[in-house]
Amino acid sequence: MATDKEEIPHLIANWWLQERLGSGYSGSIFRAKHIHTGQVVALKVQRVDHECPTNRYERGFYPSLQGGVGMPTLWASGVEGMWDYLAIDLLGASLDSLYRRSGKETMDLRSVCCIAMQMISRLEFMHSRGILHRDIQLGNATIGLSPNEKTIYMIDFGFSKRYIDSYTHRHIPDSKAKRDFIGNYWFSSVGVHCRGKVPSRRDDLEAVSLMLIHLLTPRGLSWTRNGVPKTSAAHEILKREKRLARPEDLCRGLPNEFEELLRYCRKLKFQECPDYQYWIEEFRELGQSHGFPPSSEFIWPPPKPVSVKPKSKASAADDLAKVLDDLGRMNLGENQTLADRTNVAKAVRQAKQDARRDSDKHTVISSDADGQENDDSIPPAFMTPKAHKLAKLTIRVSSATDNAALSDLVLEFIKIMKSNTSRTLIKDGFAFLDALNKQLEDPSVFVLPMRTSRPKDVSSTQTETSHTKLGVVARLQRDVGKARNNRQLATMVQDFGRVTNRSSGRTITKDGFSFLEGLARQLKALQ
Ligand SMILES: Nc1ncnc2c1ncn2[C@@H]1O[C@H](COP(=O)(O)OP(=O)(O)OP(=O)(O)O)[C@@H](O)[C@H]1O
Repeated sequence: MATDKEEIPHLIANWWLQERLGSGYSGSIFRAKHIHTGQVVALKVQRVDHECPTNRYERGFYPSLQGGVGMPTLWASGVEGMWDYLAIDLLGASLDSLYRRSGKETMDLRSVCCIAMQMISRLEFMHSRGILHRDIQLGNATIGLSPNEKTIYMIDFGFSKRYIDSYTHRHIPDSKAKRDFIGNYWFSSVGVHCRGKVPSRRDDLEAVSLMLIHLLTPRGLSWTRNGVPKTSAAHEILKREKRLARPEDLCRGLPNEFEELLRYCRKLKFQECPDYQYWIEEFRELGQSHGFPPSSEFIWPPPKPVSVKPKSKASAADDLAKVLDDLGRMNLGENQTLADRTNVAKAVRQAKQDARRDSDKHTVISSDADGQENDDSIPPAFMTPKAHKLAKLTIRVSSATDNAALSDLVLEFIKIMKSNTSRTLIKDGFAFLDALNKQLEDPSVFVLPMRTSRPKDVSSTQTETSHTKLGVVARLQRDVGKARNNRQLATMVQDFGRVTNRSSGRTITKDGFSFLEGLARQLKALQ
């Protein structure tokens, strides 16, 4: 298609073409004004004989999408002479241009959380209408014009497809045959882009997930850095890099939610409906845990961050010292679980030293934080509410003094994990199990609170399959009631943590919860 404005008439079907807003492979978009009504729209223009008649496809999807939040209204469409046109709502800048124009290496977390909430919600709507977008990218999401500038709109349905057959009302079938790729190089899912799979709802969500990670990664996802591949060899290299990129590497240093979402998408079955609301809430909570308001409104430019001095680590260390000191003085009776007080004193010293070293560091939070920075219950940077609760529980388990207390803490752990739809054992969950294991195994070992990272690549743990996991967890839940002492329970907790790993899946299964409940009961019985 010729995209040169000279070739396109100034007037198409009573729409007076003004400036060009953008152009793509198959056509151009202009700001246009209706010569009689004065209505201003975005006019998407394409030659009727274009080899890729996306306007024709796109026109077919608009009726099903009308009325949805963030879905542009189609005001008119048709063919005049050589030109196929769509008159749609005039919108604002695309996320791509906002991001580029900001000149920043990454987008701020607050904006990314809002984009996540809104984009997932757009997908939920489109999918509810039986339509896949199939070309999720920053250039295909725009903000609205005032008064809708806080709403993100989905545009460009030229690659969209119905995944619910309009006659049978059934999901389209999967196929093993490799397909030609439709989508975009940067964000199309690994399954669709690199493995030639049939796209379904999970792939739209994976594209959103990759887009979010891209926005938070300095210089973006690695395979986007060399521009669009110009040869098929370059494209093969890009696909390989994308296919081999592990979620934990892509999301290093980012809040857990991003890695969890990517893994979640990749685990979904072909026909499975994503739990959109769960993820919207996850990103809302992530934002809130950083002091941002719960709203998903996209405010651009982002509200200015303010530098605030967090509660000094020195005073946090003093609190810790006090707790540990009290513990040291505690009369533990016969059920001692903390015995080696020299370790306690050492840990207090270490915590104080760390605090002094870090005491003049600042954290940056949003100006909307309402001065909540002094509230102990606000999780530290990049910590979700779930992670925060688990971290607090880990501290408590480390200072529990008898089996009854440990039992209650296990019940609380179960509650936290069950209240969370993903039920995935994140690193803070592992830290809890580590601390519990230490408490049960050797009462004289002092457990450092807040141990938040689980060592990676330690042995066979990474290679247990999900099959092994199911077997081991079934055995654990069967045998936990027969354990005779804490040491046996410790081994069971260790086994449970060991088989719940990345290869086997970190989701706590039904049997897993039964085991934990049995553990809580047995701890009470062994008092
Ligand atoms: N309704 C609109 N209002 C304002 N600008 C728009 C609108 N629709 C599209 N644009 C601008 O035009 C650009 C191209 O739009 P769109 O992706 O719909 O066209 P396309 O021809 O399908 O492009 P591509 O081939 O790159 O997918 C967008 O990135 C956006 O900047």
